[in-house]
Amino acid sequence: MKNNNYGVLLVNLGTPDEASPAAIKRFLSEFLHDKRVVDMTRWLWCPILHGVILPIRSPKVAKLYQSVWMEDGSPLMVYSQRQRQALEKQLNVPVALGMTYGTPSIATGLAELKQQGCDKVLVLPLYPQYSGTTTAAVFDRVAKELKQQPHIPELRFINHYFDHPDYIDALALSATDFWAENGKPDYLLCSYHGIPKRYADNGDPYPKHCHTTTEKLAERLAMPREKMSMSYQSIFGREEWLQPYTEATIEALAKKGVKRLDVMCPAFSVDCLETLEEIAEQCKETFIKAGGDVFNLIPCLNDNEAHIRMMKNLVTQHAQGW
Ligand SMILES: C=CC1=C(C)c2cc3[nH]c(cc4nc(cc5[nH]c(cc1n2)c(C)c5CCC(=O)O)C(CCC(=O)O)=C4C)c(C)c3C=C
Ligand SMILES: [Fe+2]
Ligand SMILES: [Fe+2]
Repeated sequence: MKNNNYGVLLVNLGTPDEASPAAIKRFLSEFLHDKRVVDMTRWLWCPILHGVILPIRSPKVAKLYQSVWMEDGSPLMVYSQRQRQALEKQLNVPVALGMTYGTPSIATGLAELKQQGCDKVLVLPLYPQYSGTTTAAVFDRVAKELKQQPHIPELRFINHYFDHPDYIDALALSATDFWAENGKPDYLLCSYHGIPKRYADNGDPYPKHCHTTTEKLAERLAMPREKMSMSYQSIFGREEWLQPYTEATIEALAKKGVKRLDVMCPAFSVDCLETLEEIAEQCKETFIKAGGDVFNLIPCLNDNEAHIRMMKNLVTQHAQGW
């Protein structure tokens, strides 16, 4: 490996260690205690979280995780580990994995890089579109860990890559590769993870980033705009989230006569519960029930070649001068 003393910390959201209600409760408790994710005052939120959400949601969500669990663990973890390995091979510098919630933590990832002699760290949150709920939460955890260290590494932090040409190319290639094998759909829907509308109203640029990704992808695919649109999935709680909602959009498309629908999820760097279960299982059922015939989830970029090449280029550009 090259010895220019920099290392890469790849960060994603995290996932439970097991598909059991207890492991899911531990994971959700850490995740849903983060004020970046749920900003409600603690005296109001903690009773709802401990009294209702954790006891009711954990066993329910455990069944969903069980339906997508892979031989080597949670899909999010399996694909993230493959990304780490492939990027390290391509870059020839140390690459560590850290999850904002659960294991391996950001602290563990930073410690691994330190142990490998890296005195410069480039943090790459695997969220193409910036959101305070995800990207800023990564920054908080990195800062919290480094606050405790007398000698901190030189740091660089990638805020977003929603419009990076190599990211758009990787998305376009994943769609065209999929269509080369499976034929083209009547309609392509880009489904992004949602956030509360209030967060966007207060300045979170996430929806603007999602719009730009969709526009650039449509252009790159030369897709007629009446055959492609975007929506937001994974709504949580009672307040309004970004609209249009994915499930309602899918139902409306089927009712309008779309027979074959392909969905891709550009905000997810790897396949996970929200793509493999919510989209590929629940949304498929909604589409078929509403009159659709064929429904496909185009896999996330995961560890595919174009994605790793994009990550390598992104890192190399941000590490210039190191
Ligand atoms: C409570 C509010 C939530 C916000 C805000 C939120 C934003 C957000 N999340 C992702 C990416 C992922 N989320 C995943 C799971 C997940 N998300 C929430 C809630 C919020 N997300 C919950 C409660 C869960 C757990 C599952 C459930 O109980 O429904 C995942 C998948 C994790 C896995 O183990 O597979 C990802 C990835 C983004 C990108 C985002 C904002 C842009
Ligand atoms: Fe609490
Ligand atoms: Fe989420």
